[in-house]
Amino acid sequence: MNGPGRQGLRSGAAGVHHQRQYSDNFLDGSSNGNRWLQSAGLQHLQSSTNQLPPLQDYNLYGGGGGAQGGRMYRNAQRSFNVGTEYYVEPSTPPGGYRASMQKKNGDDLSGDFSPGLLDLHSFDTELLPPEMPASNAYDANSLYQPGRGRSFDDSEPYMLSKQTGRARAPENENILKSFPAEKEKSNPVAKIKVVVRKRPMNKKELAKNEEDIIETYSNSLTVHETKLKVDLTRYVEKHEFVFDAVLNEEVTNDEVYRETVEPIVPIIFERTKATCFAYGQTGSGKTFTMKPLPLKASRDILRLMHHTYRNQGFQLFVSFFEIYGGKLFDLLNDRKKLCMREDGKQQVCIVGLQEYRVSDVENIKELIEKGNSTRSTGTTGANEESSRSHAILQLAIKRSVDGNESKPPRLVGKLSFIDLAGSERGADTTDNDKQTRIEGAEINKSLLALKECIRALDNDQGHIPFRGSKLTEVLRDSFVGNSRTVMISCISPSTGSCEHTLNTLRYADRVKSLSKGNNTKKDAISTNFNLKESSTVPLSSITGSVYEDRTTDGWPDENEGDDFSPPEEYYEQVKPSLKKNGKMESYATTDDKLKKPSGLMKWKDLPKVEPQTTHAEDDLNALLQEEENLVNAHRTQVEETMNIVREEMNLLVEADQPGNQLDDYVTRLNAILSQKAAGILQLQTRLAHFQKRLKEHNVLVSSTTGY
Ligand SMILES: Nc1ncnc2c1ncn2[C@@H]1O[C@H](COP(=O)(O)OP(=O)(O)OP(=O)(O)O)[C@@H](O)[C@H]1O
Repeated sequence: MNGPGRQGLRSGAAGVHHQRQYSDNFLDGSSNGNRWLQSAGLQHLQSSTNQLPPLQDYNLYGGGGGAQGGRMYRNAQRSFNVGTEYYVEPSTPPGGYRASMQKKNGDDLSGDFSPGLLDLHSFDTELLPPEMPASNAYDANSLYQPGRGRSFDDSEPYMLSKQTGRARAPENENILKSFPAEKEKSNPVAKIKVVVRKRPMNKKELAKNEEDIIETYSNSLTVHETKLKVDLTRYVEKHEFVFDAVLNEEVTNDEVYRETVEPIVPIIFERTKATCFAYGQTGSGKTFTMKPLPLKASRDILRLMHHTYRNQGFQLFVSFFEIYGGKLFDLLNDRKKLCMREDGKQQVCIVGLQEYRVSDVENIKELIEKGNSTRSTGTTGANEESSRSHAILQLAIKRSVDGNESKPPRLVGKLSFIDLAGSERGADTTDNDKQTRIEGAEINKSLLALKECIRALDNDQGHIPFRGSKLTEVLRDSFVGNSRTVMISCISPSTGSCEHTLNTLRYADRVKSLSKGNNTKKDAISTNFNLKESSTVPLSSITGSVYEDRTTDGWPDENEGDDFSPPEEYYEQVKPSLKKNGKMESYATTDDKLKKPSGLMKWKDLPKVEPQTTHAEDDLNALLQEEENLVNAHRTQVEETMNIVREEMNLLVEADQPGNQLDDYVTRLNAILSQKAAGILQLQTRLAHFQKRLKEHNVLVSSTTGY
């Protein structure tokens, strides 16, 4: 792809990239979807799986970004210019609750803030009884006008002040105006919001002449993926996605806050648990994005406490912990190991986690910096600087029962900020030691579990599969009751990150658009379009002004033909294996009506079209259900296989003694793994088949709706 002409046509910052300078070192984000096979000693199967058509985001292979180095808020030093003049609160410690929050001398945080100890017997995980009103009405003017004059300085010297990716809210539009009491009662804030943030190209990418392949619109984006045909001709495949919001590289952190967290701050006072998390590959900007959010939220929470909810006994508490290798560590208490327990009411308690009552933003900033410096770090093959842990910072609003401050306060609402580990952890599986691989597997597991929980939550499913990982277990109380979730998917713009970017977008897409509880027209469009996703154009046409929003909807050659038609090389290699195991399945031929139409798709016209998709939606639901089943089966297979590998590795180590029949173990391991791998390949084949049907389905939708 030849960048200049094309970039010049894009929304966002064409031409701006080259002037931005910020220090950064990214490694190439290439990943190999089959590396786990290598690590399992199944290289012989790799060549065949490599030939599979691309499977959409199961996050089972891709993996890994590393996760070390200063993570959340590692740039905090440069960022915060926080006014504290509004937040000076007299310390009102409840009896028996060490809660003096006034800053004393020195840096000893334990002296500055009094931690509360969360344990099984605490009241903290209980909500206030419903009869206890949190407030009357918001007083918008009294709260915001004095405070708005001073804002955070995000210290983004390389960011433009203008914001083209999103319409900037008028200055006087603020959380209070957005949430008058009446509105708030009807819960105007979406239960789940998925936002994508594209970061600017970095120095290294520019130096390597990499191209910006992400084209952004107001709530949609297109990824231009360069691919090679079998005859080595290059072509560009376009992947289009629609989300709740797409923030381009020029959007500031202030704007990110306004788009994501600001709307949910007021409802935290109304017994809501909200979670905001950043997802994306290493180096995509998760930390950069998450870093300022808790401080900005704290500022707004404290404003509300000191104005709208003045003298109503609300208190703000901060805790900060990390999940590293499936274990919990308190980042505000010298990385003390923590235990998670459930009490009799199935409330999750983190035993020993210290939380600090805070009354001004400076205190919070210090706590965050302390927590950040304590975060675990390590070296990975993907990125030396990336974090290998999930960091969870929680802002809890509590209130004394009956206004009696001698009693421990009870939880009213909570806002959790999660800086997830890099999503592409598969990159670690061949480069590092066993420990690193296990960590990567744990991270992949938790990311999958998180997605499943959010989807279950959005579908109002009775059962939330929070036990899927430590991460979802500790977030359990954020998944029940009145909850809100904001997902910020961070993506890198460059060619080298294309595969990870697509994985991230597909993960985000599944979180949002597979949600049956969200079956609005917009989502129907989003779903159809997201899953349709790809269209191709020959590379030769991507020059200068040819780079427009109009393209043919032809599929790549290898997708032509009846039913599932993987590339010949792949098929030849896989077929014997499947036959050998007697598991080869025959698939029904594609319905005639699902023939792809010829003609042109016009991307820009899409949102205006009223789709008539009654039958198509039924079909789509069935397809989606099928996909969900396949993904679950696929995940189980891979997890089982990985468990077998781990167990067998241990056995091998034990067996490696004089006189033992090591060969027998190896043979047995090979047999088991081959069997498992065959099962996985079979599932992959079915998934590829499913994908094709889904594409055809979407072609049908576009033909019936005329775009
Ligand atoms: N929107 C942005 N504007 C300007 N610079 C950015 C932006 N997003 C990220 N960066 C820069 O890119 C680099 C990597 O970002 P960051 O550390 O946030 O990535 P990450 O996703 O948290 O990575 P990891 O998972 O490895 O910790 C940093 O130097 C950061 O300052």
